Amino acid sequence: MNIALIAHDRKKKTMVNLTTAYKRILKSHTLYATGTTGHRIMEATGLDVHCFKSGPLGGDQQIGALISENKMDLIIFLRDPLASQPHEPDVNALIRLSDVYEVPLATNVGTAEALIRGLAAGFLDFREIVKEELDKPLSSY
Ligand SMILES: O=C(CO)COP(=O)(O)O
Repeated sequence: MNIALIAHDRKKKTMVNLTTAYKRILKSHTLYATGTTGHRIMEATGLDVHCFKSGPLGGDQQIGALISENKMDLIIFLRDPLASQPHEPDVNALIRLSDVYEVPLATNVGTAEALIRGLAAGFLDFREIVKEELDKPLSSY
């Protein structure tokens, strides 16, 4: 599965703790992240992470583009609900696209933990069915 990991600045430590705790599960998946988050995770865990640009410089949009191609299976986006972001429209667009493509999305560590455990238990296998549906040509709807 392809997993996107994103954390705003005040949530980066939480992301590092989460990915450290679940390293054993995460290492058998393909990991993507916005720039700073990805580098922090790699540094702390040794996991292999494909890093896009930093969020404010377009990283959220790069991940959004993969969601729109239905190439993301799980998004962990630890947002900071107490700080406004200069790239708020990009943040909202990414979350909206996750709903368009029915991609499980966690915006806090409680949900993130449940989703990662669910992933390990096979609860995200429905993604394969959704992928087949969405790959159908528009004319078949
Ligand atoms: O701003 C972000 C997501 O909106 C995160 O970007 P960084 O991982 O580059 O800090």
